[in-house]
Amino acid sequence: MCGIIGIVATTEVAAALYDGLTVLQHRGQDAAGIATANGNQLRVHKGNGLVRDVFDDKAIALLVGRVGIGHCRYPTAGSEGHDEAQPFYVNSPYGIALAHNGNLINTDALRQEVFEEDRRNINTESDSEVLLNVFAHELDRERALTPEAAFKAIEGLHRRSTGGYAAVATVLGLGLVAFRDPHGIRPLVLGRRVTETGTEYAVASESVALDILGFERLRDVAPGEGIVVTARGELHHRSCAESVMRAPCIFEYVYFARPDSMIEDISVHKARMRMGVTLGEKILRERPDHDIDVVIPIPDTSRDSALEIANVLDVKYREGFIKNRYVGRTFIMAGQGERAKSVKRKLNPIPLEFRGRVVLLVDDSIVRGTTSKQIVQMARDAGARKVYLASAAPPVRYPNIYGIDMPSVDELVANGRTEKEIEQFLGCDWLIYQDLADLESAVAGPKFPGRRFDSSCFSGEYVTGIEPGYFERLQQLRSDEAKKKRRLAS
Ligand SMILES: O=P(O)(O)OC[C@H]1O[C@H](OP(=O)(O)OP(=O)(O)O)[C@H](O)[C@@H]1O
Ligand SMILES: NC(=O)CC[C@H](N)C(=O)O
Ligand SMILES: [Mg+2]
Repeated sequence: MCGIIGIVATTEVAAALYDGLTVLQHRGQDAAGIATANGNQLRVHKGNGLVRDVFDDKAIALLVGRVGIGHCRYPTAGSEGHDEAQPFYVNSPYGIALAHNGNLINTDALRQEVFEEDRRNINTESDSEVLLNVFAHELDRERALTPEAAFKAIEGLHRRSTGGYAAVATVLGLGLVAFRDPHGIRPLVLGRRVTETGTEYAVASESVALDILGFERLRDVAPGEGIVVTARGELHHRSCAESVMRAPCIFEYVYFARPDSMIEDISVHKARMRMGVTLGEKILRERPDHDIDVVIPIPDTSRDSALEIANVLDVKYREGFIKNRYVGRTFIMAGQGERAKSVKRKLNPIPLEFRGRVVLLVDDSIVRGTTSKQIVQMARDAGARKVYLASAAPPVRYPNIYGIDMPSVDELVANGRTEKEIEQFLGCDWLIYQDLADLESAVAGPKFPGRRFDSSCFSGEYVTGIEPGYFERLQQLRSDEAKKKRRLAS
């Protein structure tokens, strides 16, 4: 997953983009970048690392302009290298920089089409560079540089692109452009700030970025919608897709997003609390006479659900693991070796919360099993009498192809295993998963009963459809093994 942000302000935007990226950091830790537009000049600064490592005061001072975009990256295509950090830039037409969250699934065909028919060069393996060139080509077909021309270009882009994509772009001479795929798989929210010098607009992956910058959250960008904010601060928007079918990614609510964000008018925090309630009720149904002494979350993301499970079970909730706040999220690290090493560096038990007790550990999800296998052992070493494990999401059995880097079924701990076999593999005394129907209704909540989500990594049903052979190609390109080989070769 990546974080994106775009702002049109009445004063310089670089510092605000930087601040916005720091609260989107949990969406991507590999690279960061900002592009600003100043008259007929685009300035771009990007590189590998965390937002705070990529920029210093001098870099921010050089990013002149009142229109700009920012990105923090968690790669799902190409390499982790500097060349594929975003925003990407093309000088024609006009000069465009673009930042993308998501993953295209027709990248190979599009890449060929862009080269052979649009006669444009793609210099990297990134799907986002392809997306930018499709947009640029479509914009080039229009006669004038107007908001309507940008909407027509987005229409053309939607016709040609398949997958998950939310994107922000600066177009020199026009302003800020933003759009979201026709299924609304990846999130994007629109905000407004009224200042003494005029009205300003921002779009961002998560509303938390708007909050900290003092923008009021107006609404989500609709699936298939295009947004243009001109450099003078006029907002234009219209639907740019022939047909739309709202199916936001459920994994945003499970793991990715910050709990203090609102996505599609649903509070992530509340969704996670409701996940805890439904899972707690399932535990009670399956073991009405359970012997659980204490519920312990595996920090950070599972905390909201774990607290509600404890409430439903009417047992104590304890913070039994202390998290090293200087270690990032392990799931979005690039290689399995690094992920596995980081769990121990990241989480350390407080033995007195475990000694002699039957503990229920709670995680938001179990994907590769990297975290839970080690944590179960840590709980035992800390003296737990029995270790149970509950997952607020169902077993992840299928690849995610819309912007979360879990492309290879072989790496998923639930692949080819029954729940009993997973329990044995993780070494716990009891393993319990949320049911998918419960997860979906917990996220939809009372406001949107029956809402549809992209739950493909749990169900194997992909809202965009899949070309034959796609998964095999993906596995070859993006398995941990393939990535390791690429890193060694570069
Ligand atoms: O089964 P796995 O492959 O280990 O993946 C799942 C784990 O990874 C994530 O934690 P992460 O450390 O990334 O972030 P968090 O601090 O937000 O929980 C997630 O919250 C689970 O704990
Ligand atoms: N996680 C994402 O949103 C990734 C964006 C894009 N596919 C990349 O790899 O850079
Ligand atoms: Mg976690």
